[in-house]
Amino acid sequence: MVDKEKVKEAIKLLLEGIGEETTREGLRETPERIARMCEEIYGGMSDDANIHLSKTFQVENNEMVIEKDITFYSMCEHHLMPFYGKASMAYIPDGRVVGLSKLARTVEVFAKRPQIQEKLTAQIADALMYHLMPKGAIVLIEAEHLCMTMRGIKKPGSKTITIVARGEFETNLELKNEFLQLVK
Ligand SMILES: Nc1nc2c(ncn2[C@@H]2O[C@H](COP(=O)(O)OP(=O)(O)OP(=O)(O)O)[C@@H](O)[C@H]2O)c(=O)[nH]1
Ligand SMILES: [Zn+2]
Repeated sequence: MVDKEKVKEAIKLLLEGIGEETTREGLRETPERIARMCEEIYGGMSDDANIHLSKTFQVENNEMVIEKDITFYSMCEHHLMPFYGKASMAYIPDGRVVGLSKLARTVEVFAKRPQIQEKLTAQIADALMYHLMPKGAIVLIEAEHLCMTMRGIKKPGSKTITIVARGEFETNLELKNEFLQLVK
């Protein structure tokens, strides 16, 4: 749960720190607004992949399931600036599958926290492995980091791609390539 009072205090200090007049009309409600916004953009902190991935259904065939281009927004833990893009994932069931929406919900659980892209990618893959116990899982994320584009090195349009493969996707290169081909 977000401690809204603490966030409000911090935002007020931040505004003072940059030399703003916190009592002016446009800023008066900003600490409260940002505290409310934090409940949304850091909502993953009080969510749990277990809630979404524990309801599984039995299946006859164990063909690869791919969910691609799941849009997400996250916050870079180094600068607290957004990074955002698309996550694609696949798993090879071992007798059980999960509702498709739950894959996107799992992305939200881990994206809505202070993050780095590598960890986000691995946490999703590991959650699939842990809860679905599939033969393999793979996650690919392509994202733009505002800390790379609007500040610092300032390289607009640059993209970061991270891939985490587990189980059969790690050992079977053909399978990994099939996934990469299908989500490209
Ligand atoms: N590996 C990784 N690095 C990230 C991610 N998001 C931001 N970073 C990097 O984190 C690094 C932090 O570097 P520092 O030198 O501590 O901070 P900085 O002086 O603000 O760095 P610059 O961005 O180079 O100006 C930067 O290189 C960022 O590009 C991420 O998701 N993964
Ligand atoms: Zn950053």
